[in-house]
Amino acid sequence: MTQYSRVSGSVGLITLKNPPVNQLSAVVRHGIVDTVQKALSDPKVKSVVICGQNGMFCGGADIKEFQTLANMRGPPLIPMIHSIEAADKPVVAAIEGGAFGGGLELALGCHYRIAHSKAKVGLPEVTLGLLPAAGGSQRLPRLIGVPAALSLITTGRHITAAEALQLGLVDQVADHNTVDAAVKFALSVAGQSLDARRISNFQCPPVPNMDALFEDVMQKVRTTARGAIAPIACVQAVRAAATLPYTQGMQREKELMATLFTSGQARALQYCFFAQRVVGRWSMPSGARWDTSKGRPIHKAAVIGLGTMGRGITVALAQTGLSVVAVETQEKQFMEAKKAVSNMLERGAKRSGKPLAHGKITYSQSLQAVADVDLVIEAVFEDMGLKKKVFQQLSAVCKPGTFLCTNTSTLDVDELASQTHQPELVVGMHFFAPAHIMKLLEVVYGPRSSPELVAVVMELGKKMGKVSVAVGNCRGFVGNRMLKPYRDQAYFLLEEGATPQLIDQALEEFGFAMGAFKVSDLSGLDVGWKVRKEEGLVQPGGGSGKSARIRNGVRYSPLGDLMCEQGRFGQKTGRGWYQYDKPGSRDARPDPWMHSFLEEYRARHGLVARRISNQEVLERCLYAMINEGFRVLEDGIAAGPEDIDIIYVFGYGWPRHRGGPMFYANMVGLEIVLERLEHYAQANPDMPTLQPCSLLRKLVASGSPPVNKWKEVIKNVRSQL
Ligand SMILES: CCCCCCCCCCCCC[C@H](O)CC(=O)SCCNC(=O)CCNC(=O)[C@H](O)C(C)(C)COP(=O)(O)OP(=O)(O)OC[C@H]1O[C@@H](n2cnc3c(N)ncnc32)[C@H](O)[C@@H]1OP(=O)(O)O
Ligand SMILES: NC(=O)c1ccc[n+]([C@@H]2O[C@H](COP(=O)([O-])OP(=O)(O)OC[C@H]3O[C@@H](n4cnc5c(N)ncnc54)[C@H](O)[C@@H]3O)[C@@H](O)[C@H]2O)c1
Repeated sequence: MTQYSRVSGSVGLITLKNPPVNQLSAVVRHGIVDTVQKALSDPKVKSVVICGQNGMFCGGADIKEFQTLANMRGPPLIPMIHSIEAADKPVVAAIEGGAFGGGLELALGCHYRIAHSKAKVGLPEVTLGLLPAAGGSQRLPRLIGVPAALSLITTGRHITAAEALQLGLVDQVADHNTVDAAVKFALSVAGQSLDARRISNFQCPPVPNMDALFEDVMQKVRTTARGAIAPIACVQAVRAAATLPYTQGMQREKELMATLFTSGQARALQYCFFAQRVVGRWSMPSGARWDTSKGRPIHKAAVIGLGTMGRGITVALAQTGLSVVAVETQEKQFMEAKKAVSNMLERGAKRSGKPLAHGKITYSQSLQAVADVDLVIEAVFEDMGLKKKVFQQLSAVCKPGTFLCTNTSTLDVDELASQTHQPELVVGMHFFAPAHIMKLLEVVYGPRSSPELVAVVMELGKKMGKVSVAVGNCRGFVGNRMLKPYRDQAYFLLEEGATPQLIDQALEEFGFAMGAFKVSDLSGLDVGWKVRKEEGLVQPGGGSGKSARIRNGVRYSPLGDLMCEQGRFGQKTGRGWYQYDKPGSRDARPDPWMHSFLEEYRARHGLVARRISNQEVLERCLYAMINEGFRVLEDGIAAGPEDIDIIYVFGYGWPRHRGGPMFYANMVGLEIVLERLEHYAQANPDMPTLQPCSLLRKLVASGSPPVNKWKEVIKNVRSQL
């Protein structure tokens, strides 16, 4: 909807009204067309202001309308914006809150733009698998120049009003009432010529060596896109703006959009947009929910253990403005941590332009220092005995009602809770390394965890800029539990004839930031080795005879154990699945040693190497992971497929343009995933993780409903358990 009124005698004021973000749904487009017409035909109106209600100009096209073309009735955006630009009375956009996508394109069709100092603007279509196709790709480069437009359009980043003013994207920044400022401005420009204000008439400012610039940008975009097509189309559209007359550029924009609009990538990215919001509306099996559970404020927090994770967590907490008590018992670590935290904070302040959060942190070598904090995050070694002791101490030292959280990546949160006087005040806060940078936070509730605590931690995650996902307690929670069968398949494929490079290449071509073996080298092979030793799975020399590759009746690959026996821990030792120039170096190169190592191993176990195709790598690794994802859903550990997908996109480098593992399964076709799992399970009866789980079978039997309908089938499956 839109509202129209005449203000200050001669200014037509059009207000967009469409909660939550004044998105340009069909009804709004109708309203704009009608009210613009009204203003232009009223002789008393000399100029026009367009603004949005509730402190938000416009969040762009209504993304929900994109689900089907049939939804897209109503006046199209492009002619609507053209008619505003062609108006013979000045039209001023009053931008409060933000102008994004189609919202900014609407503002670019206006003759002037005034933004509030706290407003942000951007063309984020690329993040939805699209390009700015209501003239944005053609008008923005004409207004602010090709390099700046490329930077905004290919990344989709939001910029501040100050940056927009500097770029010439807005004409004025207002500190107080933006609509009042825009009305005043509109009065002052009434009657003036608009010839120099219609951006579609502009030429792009000349760029020296244009071809080289576009080649360079295209090269960079291809590298970072990891197979996403929208960023490439964005470069092509801007190139059209730079090289073609406006009308032909618009035609090119339309053609490129037609390709993107119906693509699977656009569907996946738009699914991710909504999934990210769905996971914020968490629920627990007890029925407790985000909208009925209230947290309480946290003023002071503590971190126990200042190793890799504790340092990052301390920084993330301090950056929210909280007071933090940071505890480390080992002298050397204590001194190093202080320095490292201070460096990280300085770098963060430089990056964000925000003031340093140094003063908020106090360091201690004694647990007694946490007596008066509201919330503790434990990040000591992954050792159940040690963690139990720490939780007993915390329970004795902390004031009653203190929330106790653990950053364990695999251990039983409920077992830790049972060490305390108030087990309902214990949850897992599973951060990812580096904890001050990585966006994901798995919030792990146990059967006794209070909804109040989950609400507190979800809110704290948000303040730290994390995407928080509430999940149930089981070994590895959601992310690491699903990673295990994926990694196992990668090892089995090595035994059967693949190389680390072959497997990683297939996974990276699929879009993963790094293949399984590069990730393993980065995080350190010794981490998993230690866990497997504690579980009694490791045998010296990998074991011998038929049982060497079997543990607890299922297939086991001792390859990782053998690598560790040789001191090949990955990047930290300069040798792992790849070789590195020196310990700590990141440039992975294939190691000829690996060839003889694998040949010897296969000979010892009577294995004959065969050719492994990329298809087999993807199917075995990804479908094993997806199958475990169905088990996670069946067990009620994740509330829905969106939770799993967001965990994988934000925590495990899953390519966002493929929507997450469960969305991907839906795109491939559940019946195909089921058929391929059955095929591989039959060929490998010693790999139970390849046996299709009953929820997958049930979904296929229910006609493979789309991913947003799975919850209904899951509810039925759970009620039968
Ligand atoms: C053969 C076929 C040929 C077909 C050719 C078709 C041609 C079609 C021509 C189309 C022309 C293209 C026009 C344009 O270029 C395309 C676009 O504009 S795409 C949209 C671009 N905009 C965005 O990406 C902005 C998205 N929103 C945000 O980033 C944020 O919401 C915000 C605006 C910064 C506000 O952030 P917050 O305050 O944190 O709020 P939330 O994010 O939590 O959102 C609140 C609520 O609003 C919902 N929502 C937000 N934006 C939109 C939107 N644009 N459309 C619909 N709904 C939106 C969001 O989902 C939340 O609701 P909830 O999900 O929680 O219910
Ligand atoms: N490293 C990762 O990538 C990662 C990712 C997610 C979660 N985690 C989890 O985070 C936790 C910490 O892992 P890390 O990699 O930071 O370990 P780390 O070995 O780097 O650091 C652990 C720190 O805890 C300190 N410590 C031990 N006992 C202590 C005590 N009683 N009081 C105070 N400090 C004590 C140690 O001195 C050490 O500095 C583990 O549970 C791990 O599973 C690690």
